[in-house]
Order: sequence, then C-alpha cells, then structure tokens
Amino acid sequence: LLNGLPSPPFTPSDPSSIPQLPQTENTTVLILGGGLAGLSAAHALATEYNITDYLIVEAQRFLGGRLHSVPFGLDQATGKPYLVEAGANWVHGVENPSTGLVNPIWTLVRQLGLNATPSASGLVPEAFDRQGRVDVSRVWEEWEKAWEKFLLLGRERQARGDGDMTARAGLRIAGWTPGDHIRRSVEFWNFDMESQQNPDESSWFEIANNHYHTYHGFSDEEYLIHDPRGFVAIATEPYFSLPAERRGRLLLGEPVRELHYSDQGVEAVLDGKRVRAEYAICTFSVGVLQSKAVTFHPPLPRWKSDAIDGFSMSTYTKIFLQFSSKFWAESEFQLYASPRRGYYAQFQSLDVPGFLEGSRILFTTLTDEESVRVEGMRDEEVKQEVLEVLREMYGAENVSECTAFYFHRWHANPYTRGSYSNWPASYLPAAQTNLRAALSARLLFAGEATSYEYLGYLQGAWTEGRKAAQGVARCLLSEGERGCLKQDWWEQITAGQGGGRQWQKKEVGEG
Ligand SMILES: Cc1cc2nc3c(=O)[nH]c(=O)nc-3n(C[C@H](O)[C@H](O)[C@H](O)COP(=O)(O)OP(=O)(O)OC[C@H]3O[C@@H](n4cnc5c(N)ncnc54)[C@H](O)[C@@H]3O)c2cc1C
Repeated sequence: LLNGLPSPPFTPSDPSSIPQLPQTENTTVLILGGGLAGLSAAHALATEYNITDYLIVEAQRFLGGRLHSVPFGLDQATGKPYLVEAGANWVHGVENPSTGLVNPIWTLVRQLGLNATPSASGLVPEAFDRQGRVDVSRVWEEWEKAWEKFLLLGRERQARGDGDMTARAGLRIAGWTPGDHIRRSVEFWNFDMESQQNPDESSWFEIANNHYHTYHGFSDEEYLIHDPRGFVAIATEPYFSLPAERRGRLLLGEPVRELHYSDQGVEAVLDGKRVRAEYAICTFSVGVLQSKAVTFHPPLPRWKSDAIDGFSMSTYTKIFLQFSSKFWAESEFQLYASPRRGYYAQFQSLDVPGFLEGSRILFTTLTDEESVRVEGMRDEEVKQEVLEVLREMYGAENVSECTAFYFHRWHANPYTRGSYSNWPASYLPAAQTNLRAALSARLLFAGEATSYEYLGYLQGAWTEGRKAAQGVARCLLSEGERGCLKQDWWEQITAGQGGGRQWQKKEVGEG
C-alpha cells in the first residue's frame, strides 16, 4: 500500500475478512485511527466501562500507526526475514523506585514478555569524521554539563513565570556554543535525535518539561525492543486478546474524508459510506490534521485551527541496511561528524550481543529537513549516499555488499505526515490545551501530541487514548449530562502579553 512496503505481519491475510459497512452505520463511540491511542481507548472502553458498541476506522490496511514493525532482510539461520521497527523502537524511561511510578509502555512490554535490551544511546559513541576516527569524549562532557544546566534553568525560569525562549537560547545561556562540526554533531545526537528538530526550532521550557516527566518521572533508562512479534504488539495484543464481543467493529483501509460534528453527535464520511456516532475520539496526528486531508463541518473554530497549525510535526527516519558481512565497530552506536549538520550523524548496529546478533543489520537515522530531502529521492540514490559515508568511516575496501535496504517515508505518508510532534518556542501551554479540547463536547482529540507530560512518546499516546475513553464513558454513563465532559479550552490566547489573565477560559460543553 505505502510505496510498495512489505505487508506487516499483522495485516489480515484475507481481505474479505474485513467487514463491509452498509451505506450508513450507527455506533455509540467512533474511534478514528487504529494506532496506540485509538487501540488503548478501545481497550479501556471495553474493559473499564463495559462499553462495547464502538467502531474503529483506520485508513491503512493494518493497525499500529506509528508503531510499524516491518519484515526486513534475511535471517540465514531461519531462512526468514528479520523484523525491524520503522517507527517507535524504544521505551524511554521505565520505572522510578522512589515514587513507584512505572511507564505504562514498560508495563505492557513486561506483560507481553517482549525482548528488550538496554540501549547505550547516552554513552560516548565511537566517532569518525572525514579524517578518520576522532575522540569526542571531552566535547561530550561539555555537552552534558550544559544540558543539565539547560534543564535546571528551564524549569526554574518557568516556575518563576519568565517567558519561554528557543532551546538554542537556553543552551547558550547554559554555556553551550557549538562552534565546530564535532560540537554540532554531538548536539545533533543529543538534541535532535530526541526532538527531531534543532534547538532553534524548539521550546526551551517545554523540552525541559518533557524531558523531566519521562526521564525523572520514570527513569533515564532506555530499552530497545527487538521482538519477532514486533513492538506493535503493545497496541494490537491487548485489543485482540479481548473476547470477540468486546472488540467492537473494526474497519481497515478506510480513510475518513470528512467529519461533521454538533452537540448531537459526530458523523464521519468515508469513501461512499457514513458512520454516525454519539461520540468520536480523533487520534489523527497533528501532521494529518495540518494537511487538511480531513474536512471539518462546521469549519474548525479559530482557537482549534490555530492550536493545530501552530504546533510542529517533524520527521525521524531510520534507514536500514543489511550487509553480506559485518565490517563495522563492535559497539552499538557510531557517530559520523559531517560538516553538514545531521548528515547521517548516527549509526546503530543491531548486530551486537543482546540485540539481533549475527544479523549484519545497521541503521542510520536522519531528522527534519534531511528526512524530507531523502524522501524525495529514489531508494538507490539514498543507499549510495549512506554507502559513501560508511566507506569514509571504515575504508572503501572494507564495506561489504549491501543485501537489503529499506526506509519508511513518514512525511509523505498521508496518514502520518511526519513522525511525532515537537513543541515550538512560540507555542503557549494554553494552545496545547486547545489542541486537546473536544468540539461540541462530542468530538474528542487524543494522541501523542495532546499529552502535556509525554508529548511525542508512546506513553503519551497510550495515556491520552485512555483519558479520552474515560471522558466519553463519563458522559455515556451519566446519560449525557451537561458538563459531563471535563475538558478546558481557551477562547482567546494573547501571546506575550503577560500570561493567562487575559485568556478567556471555557469549559467544553459551554455555548
Ligand atoms: C520513526 C519513529 C520513531 C519513533 N520512536 C519512538 C520511540 O522510540 N519511543 C517512543 O516512545 N515513541 C516513538 N515514536 C513516537 C510514537 O510512535 C508515537 O508517539 C505513537 O505511536 C503515536 O500514536 P498515536 O495513536 O497518537 O498516533 P498514530 O500511531 O499516528 O495513530 C493514528 C492512526 O490514525 C490513522 N489515520 C490517519 N489519518 C486517517 C484518516 N483520514 N482516516 C482514518 N485513519 C487515519 C493512521 O493511519 C494511524 O494508524 C516514534 C515515531 C516514529 C514515526
């Protein structure tokens, strides 16, 4: 379906098993999107509120959204492909023994027994530039000192009520001024590889908050998932383990084109079909909403469209290569310091003990403009670029034959339009409240981008899906009492005028 991608293993093998709807279908709760937020909402409705009359509409012919496990290359031992994660791959932050707080994604990983190995992304990597090997340990230390100060000052200043600035300004204030290609690469590795955008494009305060909630709230550990069932299992297995009568109805391969909302309910227009619901939970990414591929009726109020258009959605691209023999370093990570910032700066080997040992698989990661650039190129051209860099790093004579090559075009994919959201410096917390707020108290919004604490992460998508289910359930179980949906929104946001006193706060359900 998508650029000739191999079908993920969870695609129903028999397309006739996908139920066909009559012209108009009615349901109580319509779940728009079958990614982690949509499936966690479905699971919560069925298990916690005993609501089973729901329908999930998913545009792609498989579930999982940005959890996307893809067969790749060949495992010579089994004669079958490996499974690699083109989308989310890590559990960021696991558990905090002093508070007892556990990342819900970590709980799911453990319940399902998925293979998870601690990843060394925070340690000084082996590094190369055009002249050969370089030692980045001193620069790394400089970065770590500045980064700690950046986080601390960011949260202190926010608590004092100071105005936000770009993360670039925050880093400078913390003493970080990257004047050469080594420093720029170390910065890219530690900043952009998390936020997918550079410090000039990102908010100081919200990057500090986001980091705090995940890496202090849970822990600073990161686990890479590499399991033959795919990381997508955290979304699909809880849903498919429900008894059939609790699984609602599922419609795959059906893009929503229009959404009509009023205080009576929501109607989704698909190709040749309509679905009417009392409530709907929209989990489409900010990128999809920004693309205007879905038309809203009535048109979105300004407070909502500004909240969508003002946010950032960027792209993070993992490019996988399998070789006939392993020629690279033994360590998990290698840094390439190009004069061009972010140009194949990070390589990660899956062929290391504890991961896919013996696989001869390596991947490199691009972000933002570099991602969009390669999405516009042919696979062969991109492959040649990566091979050229590897030849510089390891010597042309050592680079073996590349036997498999793959990357997903997240920006071009009309159902994702990027990888995950990022908080721009000019965007106020009140605007994110609006991103999340329901329309007409009937059409709710949920997904990684609507999470204040865990924006961008799987834990954000999971918790937001469940909260939306809770909001809908509260209304259904109280028979639609006015004010049953507890969500705030701000009618008018005046940036830079000294804060909230000038904003008019409203509650969803008010006229
Ligand atoms: C490359 C990459 C790497 C990442 N790495 C990590 C990581 O290591 N750790 C981590 O925690 N997070 C990571 N993330 C982020 C994480 O994947 C997301 O936060 C999470 O999966 C988002 O889930 P969601 O349900 O909010 O959105 P989605 O997964 O996007 O779900 C929305 C669903 O809506 C569907 N849809 C869109 N438009 C329509 C339409 N018009 N009609 C019907 N259906 C539609 C989509 O197909 C999709 O299935 C990564 C993401 C990417 C892409």
